[in-house]
Amino acid sequence: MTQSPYVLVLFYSRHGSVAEMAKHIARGINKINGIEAKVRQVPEVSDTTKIASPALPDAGAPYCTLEELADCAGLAIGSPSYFGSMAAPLKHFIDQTSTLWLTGRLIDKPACGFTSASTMHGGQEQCIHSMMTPLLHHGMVWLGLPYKNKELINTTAGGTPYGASHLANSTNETALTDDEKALCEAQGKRIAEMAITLQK
Ligand SMILES: Cc1cc2nc3c(=O)[nH]c(=O)nc-3n(C[C@H](O)[C@H](O)[C@H](O)COP(=O)(O)O)c2cc1C
Repeated sequence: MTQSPYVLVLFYSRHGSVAEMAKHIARGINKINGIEAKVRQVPEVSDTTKIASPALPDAGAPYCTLEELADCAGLAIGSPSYFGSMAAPLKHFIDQTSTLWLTGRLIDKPACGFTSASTMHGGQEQCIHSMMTPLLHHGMVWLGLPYKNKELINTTAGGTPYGASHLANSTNETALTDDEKALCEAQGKRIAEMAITLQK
């Protein structure tokens, strides 16, 4: 059975903000005919290098398999900003993708990034860039978020031309502003449209 094309929305989230963003990105993807969102998360990594999580998460999206990444038509990848970079669990997952790199499975597929951070200038853009680097090694086509989305100009919280972001503040506020939601959805639509275009 051939499966219908999907954009993989892949993320790590400890406190729920990035998970909330993933829902809005998926909503944008699902508004485009002919493609759907598949939402997946990565497990925690352990201090003792043993597997830290059960095979199925207690809550939220299922854990992503390498096959699900290999077969996607596009990828939206999200992480909290940790010291201006992606969080270790997501990097750990990416570091297991050498076979996909060797076989060129992700070449010419579109990818984009999203993040949540507690401070306005604490490295949101830099975190998105950290997710871009390995995906360029994979030959993916990186997408930003154009300023035709007026929320980028008006936002007083998250939102960058490099990808959607959320300002969670020190209280780990998971509720997105209307501008942040709109930018997540716009990013979802854009990656879905580009996935369809690049599949042809
Ligand atoms: C280890 C660690 C490092 C962090 N580094 C930053 C940072 O550099 N800049 C920032 O603004 N927030 C930083 N934060 C805050 C998280 O990015 C923020 O709480 C984020 O919204 C969490 O996303 P989540 O709710 O999806 O887990 C850090 C948090 C942790 C635990």
